Amino acid sequence: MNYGKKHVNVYRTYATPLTGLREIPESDFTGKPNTLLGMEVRAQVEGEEFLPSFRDGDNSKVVATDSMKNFILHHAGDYDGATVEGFLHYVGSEFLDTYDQMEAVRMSADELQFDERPVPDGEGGFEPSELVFRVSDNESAFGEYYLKREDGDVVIEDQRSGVTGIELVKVKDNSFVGYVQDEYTTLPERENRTLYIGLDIFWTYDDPEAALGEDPEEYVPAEQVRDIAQVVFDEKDVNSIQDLVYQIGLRVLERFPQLAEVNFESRNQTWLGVRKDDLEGDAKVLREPPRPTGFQRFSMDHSDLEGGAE
Ligand SMILES: O=c1[nH]c(=O)c2[nH]c(=O)[nH]c2[nH]1
Repeated sequence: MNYGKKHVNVYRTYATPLTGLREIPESDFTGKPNTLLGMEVRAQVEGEEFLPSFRDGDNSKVVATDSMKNFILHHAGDYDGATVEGFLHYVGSEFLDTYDQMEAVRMSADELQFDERPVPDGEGGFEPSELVFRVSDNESAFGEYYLKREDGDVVIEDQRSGVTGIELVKVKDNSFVGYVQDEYTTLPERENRTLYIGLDIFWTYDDPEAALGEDPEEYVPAEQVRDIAQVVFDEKDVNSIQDLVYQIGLRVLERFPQLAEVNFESRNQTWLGVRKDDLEGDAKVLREPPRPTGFQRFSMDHSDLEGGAE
């Protein structure tokens, strides 16, 4: 039994900058000013005291989901941290502290991304505008905290971070060969395909408090995980999306020993070849694939590193 509010879009300007992150070789992301922090938040609350609202039509303990929306918006003004996860933990804890009838809350959010835009710096170069941002529909950070009240204190039951909606195309140096050939097989083996993947990556920490970002050295930013995915895709000549996802997972675990687990959900959006043989070199003409869509899901932890890390 639970209820809540989703699609609570909240925009906070001049939030605390995210700084002090650990640098990794695959990424030039070292922090962000958080001049404009956008989130699409979801709040889900649980508690035995909500049973009468379902069973008897008794709303005396019901916090209206409209009020939850207002609560989330209000607290965005008081949040003094720098991460999506930190905000979720803060608002979730405030819910539990404010409403006794809430026994647990599951707070999650997708970051609404805004890109920096270069403007002339007055010395012949460019610098990021401090005022103007581009609305982005690229990949975005995801965060989730599941919090409970235990003996009057808020405790973390579960935590998850992620980056969702990554879409990458590699024009060549991908194969898909060696799969089962039987009476159902019509797909030709391809030594060199143009591979287009959709990818969501999720991770958990050994210490779920590390996701708050209060110790930036221990925080894993979505931007760095995204960058690892594209670098590994660039570097590796893979034989399938399965192979690619595994290689990305190894690199993520290698770079971030503070993580407990990495999860992948990938989609095959590979275009179909229309012209190739009469074009020069590696040139091709391609088109969108029809439905249905292939997908892969995979979880990894540090025990996977023992076999294969480079
Ligand atoms: O990377 C891939 N993995 C598969 O399992 C698969 N199956 C398929 O038809 N194409 C692909 N590509």
